[in-house]
Amino acid sequence: MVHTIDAGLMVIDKQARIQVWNSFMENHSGFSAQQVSNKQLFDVFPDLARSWLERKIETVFKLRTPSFTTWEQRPFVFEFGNYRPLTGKSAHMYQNMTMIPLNSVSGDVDHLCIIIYDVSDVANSQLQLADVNQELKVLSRTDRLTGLFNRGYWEEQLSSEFNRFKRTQKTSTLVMFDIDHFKAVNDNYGHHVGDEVIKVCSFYFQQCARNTDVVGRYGGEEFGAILIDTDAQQAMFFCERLRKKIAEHRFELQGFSFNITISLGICESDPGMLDHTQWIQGSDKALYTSKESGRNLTSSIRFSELSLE
Ligand SMILES: Nc1nc2c(ncn2[C@@H]2O[C@H](COP(=O)(O)OP(=O)(O)OP(=O)(O)O)[C@@H](O)[C@H]2O)c(=O)[nH]1
Repeated sequence: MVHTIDAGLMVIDKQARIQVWNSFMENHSGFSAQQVSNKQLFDVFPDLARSWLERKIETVFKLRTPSFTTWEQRPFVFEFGNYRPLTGKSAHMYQNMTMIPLNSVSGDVDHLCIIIYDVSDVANSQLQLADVNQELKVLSRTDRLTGLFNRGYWEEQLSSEFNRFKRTQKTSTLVMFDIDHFKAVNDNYGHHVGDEVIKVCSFYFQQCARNTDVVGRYGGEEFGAILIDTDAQQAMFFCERLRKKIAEHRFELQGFSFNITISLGICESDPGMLDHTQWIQGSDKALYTSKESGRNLTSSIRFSELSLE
């Protein structure tokens, strides 16, 4: 039975010398039972995680209780190849391991049995599932046209940043921006060109922002950037750099050649704000001022000015 079970089975003594070595172990290690008999496990397999495994073995001998290790804790104990090409993209066999103390007739524990289970099928499907879940998570946060965060996720981030500000009082700034006369772009050049314009602008938004900033698509042609640990004055540099870059970009799309501009509104986080929606109101109001004042502009507003109105 020891030889026919579909698992690796070996018995070692207190010096980790191999006493039993079944067919599974022979097949996957390439060493016959005769070759390894009475040899020290770590001499036969110099690549084993020695200190980890020695600690485990010692504990089982000492406590006289079984121990179990899963592939999630350590993908494998023995570096065997994966012979299940249908389910596995990994080169090695994932393994669970059980160690069982063996009582001798005198009641002493002088040997232990190590069982290695090939769990590559389960591990690979769980890993694939985790990959798919991760992809879904990214997709659920991402705006399909631009690759920026979508409104739902972006607003969650804004809410978190607002709560962080309430705790730490470290100023961040919210910038809302909008493409000027975008309806005319669609009307004059078509929706496809409009989409391309949004994509190019989004590229610049992301390029001008820092890694820590959070840029999202708030609506059709309206965007938001949460500039972390940044005050309104510093945000003005970001906005003006972005505004100029876009104004200078010559769009050459589907035989049309044209320029576009954006308008921007800045509002710093403020202790008087009750929630993140008031922060959006502040930046939106500043954006409206830019539109009213002729577009292709950045305006900044303090929340205290807004609430006085
Ligand atoms: N091509 C394209 N157009 C969009 C998308 N989302 C929104 N729009 C269009 O964007 C236009 C927005 O128009 P308005 O809100 O009137 O604003 P505007 O023309 O940019 O004018 P101002 O903002 O006042 O400068 C509408 O025509 C929408 O159909 C999109 O994903 N792709």
